Amino acid sequence: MLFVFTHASVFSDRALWMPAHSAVRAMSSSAGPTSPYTTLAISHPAENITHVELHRPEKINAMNKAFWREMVECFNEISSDPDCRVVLVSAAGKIFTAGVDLMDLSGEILQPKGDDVARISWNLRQIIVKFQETFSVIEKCPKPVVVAVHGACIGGGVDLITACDIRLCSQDAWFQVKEVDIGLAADVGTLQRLPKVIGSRSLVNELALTARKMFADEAKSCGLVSRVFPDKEAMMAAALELAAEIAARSPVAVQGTKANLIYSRDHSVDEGLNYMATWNMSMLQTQDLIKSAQAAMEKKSPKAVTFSKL
Ligand SMILES: CC/C=C\C=C\CC(=O)SCCNC(=O)CCNC(=O)[C@H](O)C(C)(C)COP(=O)(O)OP(=O)(O)OC[C@H]1O[C@@H](n2cnc3c(N)ncnc32)[C@H](O)[C@@H]1OP(=O)(O)O
Repeated sequence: MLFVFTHASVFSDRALWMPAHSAVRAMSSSAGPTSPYTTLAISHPAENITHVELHRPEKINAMNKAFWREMVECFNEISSDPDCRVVLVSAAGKIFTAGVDLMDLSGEILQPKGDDVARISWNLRQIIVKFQETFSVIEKCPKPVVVAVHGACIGGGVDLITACDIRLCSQDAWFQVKEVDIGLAADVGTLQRLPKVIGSRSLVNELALTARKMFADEAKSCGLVSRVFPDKEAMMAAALELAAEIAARSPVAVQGTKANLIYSRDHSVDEGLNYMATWNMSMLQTQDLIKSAQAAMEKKSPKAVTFSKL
């Protein structure tokens, strides 16, 4: 395991026997970020589950320079961690996130360096691409990412959650594509991913062009989230259960499913089928298929099967 643990390592051992509700209480960490991060707390609430908690509550999880860098480091680490099969993202404090740290914007974004327009533009482009990577790493992560939102999810928060695979929220959640209010077109994923998440282009356009707040019930009815819970505690308990369901299944099957769902979202049915056939010509040779099929024949749960690490 590559993370340096503080409270998390104790937690992770205990989680194997802890009842779900105790694990959830422990997940709502009041402890600070986990080394080497200053804006993220990492823990392992149950076997094969990594919990990434946005953890800058005093600034209501505004995304500062460290955050943009740490998310990339964190998800790169998770991507190659064979002990992680599913990721749960949530936030500490009173809301999910206030979006980009507006104090930080005054630096490299508002005063980009360069000797002339071409060079300034080139530098700015590279900065934007780097910002985009902060959420693209979530989508590129081979393990499914479940996100649990409470309170406000503003600006960069919407960019973040649209890169996740499953979105849950509590009844007090609200979502705001806030960028037009601060004088910019959203540039780190919302305009590209939100239309693929929500069926109605008209609704996407309305949200992005007016920055109006969307509350939990509308978020559920339009498909931005799949479930709404009465409060954060209930949401985290359900999120952990959901993550455990995914973690119990063959990592070959789960990761193949994520990769092909994302590929097919961006390609024609024919291209998707072609990619799938090429994917499964190797993946069907896994032992996981034999073990899982045998368990199914014996009417056993996939949870009864032990899968090798991936
Ligand atoms: C290349 C660009 C990449 C990405 C771009 C993304 C675009 C965006 O994210 S646009 C969205 C920007 N965010 C906002 O406009 C939200 C601003 N904040 C608020 O409107 C409010 O804080 C609130 C979220 C409605 C919550 O209000 P309240 O509960 O009253 O808390 P506050 O007292 O206002 O905040 C507590 C504390 O946090 C600081 N803070 C809040 N938001 C930000 C922020 N976005 N950036 C930096 N700091 C923020 C606030 O100043 C307070 O700090 P104190 O030190 O306690 O005063």
